[in-house]
Amino acid sequence: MNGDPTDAQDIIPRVDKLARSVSNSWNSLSTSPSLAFHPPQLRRPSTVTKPLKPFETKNIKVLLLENVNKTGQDLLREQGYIVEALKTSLPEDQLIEKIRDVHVVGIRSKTRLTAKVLREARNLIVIGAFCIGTNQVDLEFAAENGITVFNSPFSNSRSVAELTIAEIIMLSRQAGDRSNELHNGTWNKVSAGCWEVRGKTLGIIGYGHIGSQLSVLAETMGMGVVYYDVLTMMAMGTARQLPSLEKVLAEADFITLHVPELPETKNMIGEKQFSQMKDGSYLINNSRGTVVDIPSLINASRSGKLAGAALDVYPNEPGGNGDYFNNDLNTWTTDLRSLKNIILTPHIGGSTEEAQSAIGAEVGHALVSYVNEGSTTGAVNMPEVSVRTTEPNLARVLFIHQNVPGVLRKVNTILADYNIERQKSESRGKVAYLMLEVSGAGEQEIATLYKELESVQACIRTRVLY
Ligand SMILES: NC(=O)C1=CN([C@@H]2O[C@H](COP(=O)(O)OP(=O)(O)OC[C@H]3O[C@@H](n4cnc5c(N)ncnc54)[C@H](O)[C@@H]3O)[C@@H](O)[C@H]2O)C=CC1
Ligand SMILES: O=C(O)C(=O)COP(=O)(O)O
Repeated sequence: MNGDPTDAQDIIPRVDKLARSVSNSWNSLSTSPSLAFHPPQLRRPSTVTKPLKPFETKNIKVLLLENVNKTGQDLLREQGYIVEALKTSLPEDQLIEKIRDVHVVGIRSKTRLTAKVLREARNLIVIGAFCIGTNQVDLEFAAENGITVFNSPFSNSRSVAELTIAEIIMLSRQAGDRSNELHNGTWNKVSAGCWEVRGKTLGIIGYGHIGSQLSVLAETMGMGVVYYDVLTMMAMGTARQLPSLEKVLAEADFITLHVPELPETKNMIGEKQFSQMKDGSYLINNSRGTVVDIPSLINASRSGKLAGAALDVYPNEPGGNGDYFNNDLNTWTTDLRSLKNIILTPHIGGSTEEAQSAIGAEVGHALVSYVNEGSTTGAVNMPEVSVRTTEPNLARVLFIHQNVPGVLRKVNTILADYNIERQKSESRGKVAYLMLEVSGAGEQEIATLYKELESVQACIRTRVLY
């Protein structure tokens, strides 16, 4: 939940209501006249590379926002899905209008899929976050309404680590300012306050995929590395994990942040933390804009406590390229832009050809395999379930339900007369996912089965593929 205290209280009735309407939309999709009956030869082939029925792929509507890479777009188009791809994110009112109609939505870090937006997304079954962070999606609300979310957990980690290395050197040499001056026609050759990075200490906050990769790169340049993480993480090379944020701030010449956006990481670096840093140290934030309190950073820069900073992310970011970065977005923007030795980049940490294409492939494949087969392998908010089919002519039941006692008994009663070939079930928090395959069921039986499963009280969403 995104901090809305009322969400938890009324979730069950709302889930039920939304479940009904969403299931109905799939029901109408799966029983529309042209799709109702498939002659045997058109039934699901023995390999799962082709989509399972009952839907026609050309009925699957996909909305991609924020310039999702072509590799990802092509994968979805190759399936025959109807894909609309926009280069920017959308303001909330326009997003709500668009999202009502689609089964699949693809976003990056900007688009906020809040409970308010998702409540309107009556047909939506899956979200692809074509990035690492998933803080922009209300994951819990999505799961409790049967909407699966996928991301790409490390395809752009190297790109972020490389940008961070570049920034460490650029800041240390004040190279951003020198470049700006020369762009403006001023020659200003200085060595005062410019340093080599060799022998300096890098402090990494959040030693996950990006932090640990960065650790290796920094050591190869002769830097010492200390880090802080809430978990005990294996040290790369000769890096040392320190027991507190404070200890890392006190020891490092450069601090770089690689934590997710969480309530605990909001304003993690503020007035107090700047005062704990060494005089003349540097701060890099390529994680999320909420992690640093910017007014405190502005004070630390003006007082000389900070020798420089690099920021790639901001609490409020423009919706698309060409949009202005000004005080309409964040009240302190003008002050920030006026500071010395502050590198400002427009959230490009993961923006390389390599990363975007790898993300497109990874998330694109995950979306296709969820839509066509129901597989939740790699999902960030759903229990992970997949089954591998070898025989043709099986019906696959996908049943997302509230994780409450007695549901499997009810489902098994409904299935009592079918031959169940395989069955898998997993739960995660309030939601459980059951996937099973039955043999020998004809069209009419499948339609009846679908209706009976849908009428189970705890059903959030069901699909039957055959
Ligand atoms: N600027 C950009 O374009 C990009 C930004 N990012 C951001 O970077 C973040 C980190 O990415 P990864 O390294 O892939 O994530 P990760 O999940 O692999 O690592 C994050 C680490 O932070 C630690 N952590 C969590 N809360 C903490 C706390 N309060 N104090 C200290 N450590 C804490 C976790 O234990 C974990 O080890 C992402 O969540 C995303 O927001 C990611 C990719 C691109
Ligand atoms: O992967 C992430 O979490 C990022 O922040 C990168 O976001 P983007 O895909 O560039 O909007």
